[in-house]
Order: sequence, then structure tokens, then C-alpha cells
Amino acid sequence: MTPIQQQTFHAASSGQDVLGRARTGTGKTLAFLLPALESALRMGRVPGPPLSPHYLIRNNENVDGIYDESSQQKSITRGGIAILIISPTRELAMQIHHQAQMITSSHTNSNSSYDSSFNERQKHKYPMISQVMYGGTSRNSDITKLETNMPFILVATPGRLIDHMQSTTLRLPGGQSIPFRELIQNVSVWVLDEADRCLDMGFRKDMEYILDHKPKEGAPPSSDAVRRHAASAAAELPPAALAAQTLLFSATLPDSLRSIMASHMRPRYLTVDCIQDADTNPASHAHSNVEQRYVTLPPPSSLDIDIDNNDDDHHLNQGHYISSLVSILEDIIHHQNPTDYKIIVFFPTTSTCQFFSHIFNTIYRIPVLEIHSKKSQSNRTIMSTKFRKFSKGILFTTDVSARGVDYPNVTHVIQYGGGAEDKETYLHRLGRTGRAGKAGCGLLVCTGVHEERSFVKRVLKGLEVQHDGRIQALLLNNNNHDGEELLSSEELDTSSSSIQKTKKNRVEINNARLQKIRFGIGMRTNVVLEKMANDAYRSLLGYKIAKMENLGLRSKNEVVEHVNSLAMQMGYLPGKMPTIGPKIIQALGLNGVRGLNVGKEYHLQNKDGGADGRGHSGGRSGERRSGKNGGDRVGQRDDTNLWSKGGGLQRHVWKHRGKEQSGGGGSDRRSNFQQFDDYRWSNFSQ
Ligand SMILES: Nc1ncnc2c1ncn2[C@@H]1O[C@H](COP(=O)(O)OP(=O)(O)OP(=O)(O)O)[C@@H](O)[C@H]1O
Repeated sequence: MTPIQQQTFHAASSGQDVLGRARTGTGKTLAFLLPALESALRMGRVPGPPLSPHYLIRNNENVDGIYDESSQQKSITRGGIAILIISPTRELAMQIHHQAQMITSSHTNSNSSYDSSFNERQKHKYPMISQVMYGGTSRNSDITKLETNMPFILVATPGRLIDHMQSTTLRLPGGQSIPFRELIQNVSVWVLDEADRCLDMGFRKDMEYILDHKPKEGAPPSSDAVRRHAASAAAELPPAALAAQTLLFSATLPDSLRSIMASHMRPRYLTVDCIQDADTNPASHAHSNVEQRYVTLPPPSSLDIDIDNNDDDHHLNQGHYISSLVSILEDIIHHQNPTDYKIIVFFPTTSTCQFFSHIFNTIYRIPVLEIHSKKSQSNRTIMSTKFRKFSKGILFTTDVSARGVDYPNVTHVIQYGGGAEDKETYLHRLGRTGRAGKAGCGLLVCTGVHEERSFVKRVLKGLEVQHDGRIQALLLNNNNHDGEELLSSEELDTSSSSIQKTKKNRVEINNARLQKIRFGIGMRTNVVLEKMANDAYRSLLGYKIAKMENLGLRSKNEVVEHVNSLAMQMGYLPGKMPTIGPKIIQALGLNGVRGLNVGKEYHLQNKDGGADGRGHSGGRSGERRSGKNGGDRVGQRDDTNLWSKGGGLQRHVWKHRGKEQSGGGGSDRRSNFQQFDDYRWSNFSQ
């Protein structure tokens, strides 16, 4: 047993309220699941529907049981949901449910040790089962399951739970109708996993509504056997101990929430803290077997792209915001962990996650899985199952995966530009690696020195987060368009001409891909990409404003300047940021802030109408495809976009490519792209 399990099992299975804190990945799920089951059985709960007509909620004088007509005896066999487990995220709810299923499927369902009068008919008729419900799935399917197979354990996210509590009435076998809310009022063991998240501001109102239904006076077991058990196991408890039991677990318990948590527990609850010194010594909060590193994105050396300026020496925006992640992932995969890598990359917002996923999957051809709230629930479930099963792979995600989710053997967690939430979020994300005693690595990537100064040095103060000089050097070297420095020292030590050629190709291709992104977004030639970039820009703006203190941004002007800089690295042209509607400006308190493109939000269906005055015509895409200079030269359909605009940029790029061609020593541009894609796919595929 793990320490948290050792220290909570007895008390929790005896019916005592427990508040448990232990590091991520140390077995908290079993620490509440097994005792919850034990405790519920001790309270006399049995599987099956709450039998009518003496359903205890409706019949107060019969509050401790139901009348089982078939056996003609008063029994303590209380059907209905015995255990309710609340999880802040869908993926975590699913995971807990799967563990509960494993436990209940092997349960003999023989609780005769608790009550010799246990009803034989019921014992065989109703298996002990777990049900999960969360948003994004069919409500009706939840109801059908509840009606046909009443669960002993219900795992739910707060939103869906409230939804049913407010509107669902079940028709149970035998024709009896019971409001779902009453089943919840009859739950014996209440579990809040990731308790601090459940009770923080985001969920608090919902949780208060739900917890208001927790029985203040529980249902005391009526049989002698149960009384005996309860008395021996919980001899120290006050009479109120027979009310519903509450188990709260998390890896983090911020001071600000402790009194709120305490208010939901019975007075003599047990606190089990496996990281007691974390309050005075923050370093102990993280596992010693997880290496914590950080780097900071280099500032872009030049952000001005003048599409009308045919200037050979004109530098294009270096795009570190995108290319740095490519470099980091390549470095991990090829040089640190070529055969055995499983990497999770956290993004600060759903839209940035979507944007980066699209770029990696379609432009860089680095296959990544994607889990965030804009994906359908069925897709999220498929991706989550895949990533769990894969022996190696990359997952791009958001904080929907930050807490509790147990993907086996994750080697690296990257927090990409937005460890800015708070220390708790940082720790929970980091906790997706180094689980169950395994080793792991965490890399926090700051998007600027302000973030490094404020978030790493101040918010994470005390945690052992070290600067990673090697990866930092790698990112700085990406500045160089000759690109020699993109390569590992091992490669640089080799003078083989084939390696030199590969180097050149890689750099060229990398640059070409950045160009492709820039033109797709900046010149609005790729509708899908542009929409994602627009969304990412707006979401970053909102996020960074909400977190500006942690990020070290001192004013809203600074926020806008910073987000605009990232946007230009994403491919936007200077002064051509996505439009932000007046309502959003108002909501974000950005009135009068410089650098914003205030106006009607740009909708892509209006694209050809030139909503932003750039005068794009409806015929352009056709021109692009048939353009004389198009795919013939570049050999890639999408790259024909580069050639349609005319003017300086076209010529500039052409010259740039001309150099590449001669330098790369090949006239077949397509084959270089293709070779590189093959190389990527073979090296990155799972
Ligand atoms: N007693 C045990 N011995 C060995 N492995 C265990 C034990 N208990 C749990 N595990 C395994 O440890 C892993 C982490 O467990 P779990 O997901 O419950 O961690 P957690 O503490 O809830 O993490 P988090 O704080 O991230 O939610 C799981 O794969 C689980 O199967």
C-alpha cells in the first residue's frame, strides 16, 4: 500500500470523514475507492434500486431501511446510489469509473458479514455496479442506465450531476417514480476527488448546490450486526458520525480553501497529510524523481515583414513561438529518448492547443493527439484511450488533463507558454509524469522574460525548477537561418557531407513551413488555419489579462504588446491583428489600449468580401491554384499560395527559395519536402 492508503484506509472504511493530501500519482484513487465501498457496506447499503413503497426519503419513520415485501422482514437493505464520487473533469471521472468497475466486478457482493439478514433475492439479482455521467454525452442514456441498472457507485462531473438533480425523475422497475435528487439525498459516502479544484471559485457554486443535498443526519444502520460493526470500528466518533460520510482528496490544498473544506466535513474529521512539510518547504510538493526545468522563448529578432519591400536582406519573423516547440520535441525524441517517449504538452487555452495541434498534424506532419474542450466527448474519449494504450506518443492538451488523469509511463510534461495559472496547476500538470514511483521530466516554457521573472522566480519559489541551459541554447540557435545550430553537437562533430546536406534540408524545410504558416495566416490564404489563429489570439489575450500578475505583465498595454508579439510569431503581419469586437474590448477592460484592432470580429465566411479592407477577392483561390508560378516550382499545392500575391513578398520568397535550391543542391523541391515528411512520420509515428 502507498502511504496515503496506509494512513486513510482504517478511518475511511470505518465511516470517518477524511481529508487526504498526497503527491500526484501516489494512489489516492484507491485510497478513497476501497474504503468508500467498505464503509457503504458497513452502513448497510446493498446494490439495487431503492425498493418502493417504503423508500426511506419518503417515509421518515422508516428512515433506516426499507420494507422488503418478498422476505416479509424489515431489513437494512437500502438500495439506490450508495457512493457518489465527484470529479472536476470528464477524463478523470471516466478513469475513476473504470477503476471502480474493476473493483466492483470482482466483488462477491456477499455482505453477510455486515448483516445476516441480507436478502438473498436481492443479493443475486443486483450486481454491484458503477456508473459514470458527465457532460457531452446523452442525458437519456444516463437515465436509462439508472433506471435499468441502479448503480452502487456513481461517478459524475458537477455540471451533469446538477442537470439531473434539477430535472430528472426516474421510473424504476415496478412503476415507481423517484426524482434523481432524492437518490442523491440518500447517498451514504460522498467523495470529492481533486477537492480543492471542486471547491475553488470555478466550481464552488455548483458544489454548494450539490453539497446542500448531503444528508446532515445520515441513515443509521438498524441491524444489530451493523451497529456492532459501526460501534467497534468508529468507537471514537460522535453520534453525528452516522450521517453521510465525506472523503476529500487532493495533491494540493491551498490555505484559502481549507476552511471551506472543513465546513463540509463533520467536526472530528481526520486529516491525513502525506506532504506535511509542503507548506513550509514547497520543494517537497513535487516528487524528487521528477526533474523540473524551465526555458524562456528567445525574443524574436525581427518582426517586421514588409510584403511590398523587395529586399533580399529583409529578415522574416523568426516564429519562435512555433518553431521552439518543434525543436524541443525533436530534441526529446531524437536525442534524449528515441525509443521510449510519451510526452504531454499543456497549452494555456483551448484555442492555442487547437492551433498548435493543427500546425503539427497538417504542416509539420508530426502526429499529435489532441484533447481539449472544443473536441466532442466521443473524440476526447477515443484520444484518451489511445494515449493511455500507446507505448509512445505526443498529446497536446489543456487543463482538462491536468488533474488526476493517469496515463501510464509519461516521460515528459511540457507546459508551453502558460505555467501561469498558479502553483497548484503547475504541480498537477507536472504530476502527469513520475507516477507510481517512476521517473519523469517536466519542462516549463516561458513566453518571455517577464514570465520567467514572475512565474518561475516568484510563484514557483521554493520548488526546485532549474534553468535548462542546453535546451535554452538550442532555442537561441534557432535564430540562425543558416540553421547549423539546429543540429545536435553529435551531428556538428561529423563532417560527413550527407549530414551537412540533411542539415541544410531540415533547416530549409523548417523555414519553408514557417513561411507557409505565415502566409496562411498573415496573408489569409488558409481559411482553417487563419480561423484557428484568430481564436488563439483572442484566447491568449483573455488568458493573459486574467493572469497578468502571475505573468509579470504590469499593464494591459504590456499584455497587448506581448500577445501581439506572439501573434506575429504565429504569422500575423504587423498592425494586422485579428479584430476584437467592442463588447470583448469592454469585457476585458481594454478600452483605449494601444495595438488592438478594434472592429467587428472577422468572420471567415466574410473573408472574400474583405471585411478588414484588404480587398481579397472571391476569385483568388482559383487564381492561386492555376497560378503560373504555382505548384510547378514548389511542387506543393499549398505552397502555391505563396506565389499568387505578386509584389515584393513573392519575389522575396522566390529568391529565398532560389538560394535554398542551390544551397540544398536539389532541383526537386517536392522530393525534399517529401523526404522530410517521410522522415518525420517514421520517427514520430506511434
Ligand atoms: N498500492 C499501490 N501499489 C502500486 N501501484 C498503485 C497502488 N495504488 C495505486 N497504484 C497505481 O499508481 C498510479 C497512480 O494512482 P492514482 O491515479 O490513484 O494517483 P493519484 O494520487 O490519484 O494521482 P493524482 O494526484 O494525479 O490524481 C495508478 O496507475 C495506480 O494504479
